[in-house]
Amino acid sequence: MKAGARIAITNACRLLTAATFVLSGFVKAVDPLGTQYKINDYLEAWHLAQYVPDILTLAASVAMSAVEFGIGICLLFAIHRRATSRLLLLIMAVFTPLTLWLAIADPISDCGCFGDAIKLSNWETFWKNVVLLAFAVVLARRPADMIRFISRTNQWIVLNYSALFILAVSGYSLYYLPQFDFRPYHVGADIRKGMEIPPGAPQPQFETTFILEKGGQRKEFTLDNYPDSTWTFIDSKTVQTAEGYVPPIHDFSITRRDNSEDITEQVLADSSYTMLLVAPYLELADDSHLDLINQIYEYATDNGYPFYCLTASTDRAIERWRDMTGAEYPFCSTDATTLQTVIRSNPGLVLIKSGRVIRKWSHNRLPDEYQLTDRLERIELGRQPDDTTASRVLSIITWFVLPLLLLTLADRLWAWSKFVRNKERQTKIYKLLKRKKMRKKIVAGNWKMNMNLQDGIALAKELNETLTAEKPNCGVIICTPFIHLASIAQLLDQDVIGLGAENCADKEKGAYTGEVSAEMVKSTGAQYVILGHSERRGYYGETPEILKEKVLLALKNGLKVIFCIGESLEEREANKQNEVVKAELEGSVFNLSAEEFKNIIIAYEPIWAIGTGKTATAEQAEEIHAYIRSVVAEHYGEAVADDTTILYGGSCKASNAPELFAKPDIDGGLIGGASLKAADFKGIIDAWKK
Ligand SMILES: O=C[C@H](O)COP(=O)(O)O
Repeated sequence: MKAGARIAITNACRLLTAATFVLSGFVKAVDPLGTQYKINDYLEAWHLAQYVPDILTLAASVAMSAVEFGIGICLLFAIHRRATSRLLLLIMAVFTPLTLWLAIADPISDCGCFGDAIKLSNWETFWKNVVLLAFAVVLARRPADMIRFISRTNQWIVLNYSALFILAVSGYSLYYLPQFDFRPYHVGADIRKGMEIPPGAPQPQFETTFILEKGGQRKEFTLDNYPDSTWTFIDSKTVQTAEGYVPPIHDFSITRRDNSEDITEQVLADSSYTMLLVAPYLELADDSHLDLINQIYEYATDNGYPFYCLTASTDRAIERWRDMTGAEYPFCSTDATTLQTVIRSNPGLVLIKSGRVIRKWSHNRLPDEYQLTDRLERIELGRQPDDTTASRVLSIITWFVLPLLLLTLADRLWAWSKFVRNKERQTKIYKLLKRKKMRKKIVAGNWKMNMNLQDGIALAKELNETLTAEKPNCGVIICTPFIHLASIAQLLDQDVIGLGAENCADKEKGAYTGEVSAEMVKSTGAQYVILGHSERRGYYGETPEILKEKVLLALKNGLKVIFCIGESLEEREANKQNEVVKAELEGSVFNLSAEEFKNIIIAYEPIWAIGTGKTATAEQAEEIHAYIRSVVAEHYGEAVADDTTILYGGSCKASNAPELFAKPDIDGGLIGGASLKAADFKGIIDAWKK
C-alpha cells in the first residue's frame, strides 16, 4: 500500500475512534450518577453489588469518563501516540469479548456506553467494539502515522486542560444537575406524551401451547390446530414471541402512602403547578438543606400548589425522615429506578405543570425565599429556563473547544515558522559547509624560538615519517626558525608537509645586519612565511606599514604569507575585536590585488589566547572568522572570500581542535606550543579526520 493511502487510513481510524471516545467520555461525565447506576447494574448481574461501596462505583464512573475522554483527546491531537494506541488496543481487547458475552448472556439490556444520549442494543455495542478494535489494531501498528495537531512541547497544556475540563463537567453535574439531560424527564418534557403508545405501534406478541393427552399419548397443540374433545387437557404454556412498542416513560406512577390512592393522572393533569420532592431513598438522601425544603413546602401550601414527596423508601425510612425534618408534606410511592431517572439528585425538586417538566433543582441549588418572591405564575421560576441546549453547547465551545482551537492554531503557526527558520538555517549552513569543503584546510606549526638545530631536525624527521606513512586530510606546514630551514627543507616531503619561516625582512637586501630577506627564505626551499604575528608586532614594534612591505617582498619572492591578526584582551573587553582585525587587514594586505591576495592565508589569533591556555570558544572564534570573511568579501568579493583560508591560533590543542574546525568559517589552525611535539601536532592534524 502506498504511504499516502496508509497514512490516510490510519488517520481516518484515529479520528473516528477519537470522536467516539470523546463523545462517550463526555456523555458519561455529564451524568456521573447515571454511569454509576449502570456500573451497579453490572455488579448486580455478577452478584457483586453488595461488596462494592457506592463511593467506589461513583469514583469509577468519574474515572471512566475521564479516561475515555482523555484517550479521545490524545488520539485527536496525536499526543503520546505510541502509549495511547497501545492503551486503546488493550482496552478494546478487553471490552470486545466482554460485550460479546453481554450480547449472548443479555444480563442487562443496554450497555450504557453512551449514557442516555445514544441507546445501543448489546449486539450493536458488540459490533461497534469490533470496528473500534480493528481501528485500534491499525493505530497500534502505525502510531507514528498519526499526524500531530500539537507539538510535543505544548501537549501538556492540552492534556491538563482537558483533564480539568472533564473533571469540572463531572463535578458540576454531581453538585448541581447534568448540563445535558438526555432522559425522558428533561426540562420541557411532557410526561403524559412520553407515556403514550402511538396508534398502530407494534403490540407484544404471545403464543400459547397446549398439552393434551389421548390414549396414553401426550401431544402439543396451538390454537390453530387445537384437536377435538376426545383429547384431555393437561397443561398450557404462554411465551412472548415479539416485543411490543415500549414508550419512553412506561413506569411512572404516583401512589399516596396514606390511602394507597393512585394520583398519577390527577398530578399530571393539573393545569397549575405541582412540586415533587424526589428522593428515591430517604435513608441515603442529603440532609443539608432540610430547612429550605420545609420553606419551599410552606411556600407551595401558601400559594395552593400541591407538594408531594416521591420515594421508594420503606415506611420506617419515611418516619425517620419525618422525625428528623418535621416534614408535613404527603409521601407517595414511585419506583426507585424511575425516580433516579427523573432527577439525578437525592433529594431533588421537580416543578411540573399540566404534566410538563418546568424546572428541576438539585438539593444544592434549591430556590430560596429571594427567588420565590411571588406566585409562580408571576415570576421567572414558573417558566422554563431560557438556556437552551444550543446555548449550553455554545458555552462548551467557548470554554473548551475555542481555547484548544486557538492553542492549536498558535502552535501550528509557531511550528511552521520554526520549520521555515530551520530550513533557512540548514540551507545557510549547507552553503557554508559546501564552500568550506572547497577551501584549503591547513594546520600550521609555529615553532617560535624553540629547538636547536638537532632537535628541530629530529622533530621534522619524525613528523615527516609519520605523515608520509599516514596521509593527513589537510595541508600541513611547519614554520621554523631561520637556522632550521635549509636542513629541514632537504628532509621533508613537501607534497605532504610545507615549510615556512617565522619572519622575513622588510628590505630587499643590503646592509641590514642580522636580517633575513624573503629571497633568502625562498632560497632555503621554504614556501611560506608568517608575518604580522602579535609577538613581532608587540615585542619588535612591527607596524602595519612595515608589515605591508614585508608582505609585498614575500609575495614578490614567491612565498605564501600566513598573515596574523588579532585583538588584545583589553580590546576584546571593549568589544573592539572587529575594528582591530579589520584595521590590521586594511593596514597591511588590502592594498594587494585580488590575484595577489590569493597567496594570503589569514590567521586569527586573539592575543589573550596565545600561550595562555585560554582558548576562544568555538562560537567566539566562528563569529569573528565569519566577520573577517565578510570584510574580505567586501573588499575582494564573495568568490575570493570563499577561497580564503582563515586559521585559528591561540591555545589550540588536540582536545579542542575538532570543535573549532567543525565551524563553517574556521579552516584550520596556527599552532604554537602544541606543534613542538610530533604526537601533539598530529593529534591536531587528525581533527580533520573526525
Ligand atoms: O603562532 C601561534 C600562536 O601564537 C599560538 O600559540 P599557542 O598555540 O602556543 O597558544
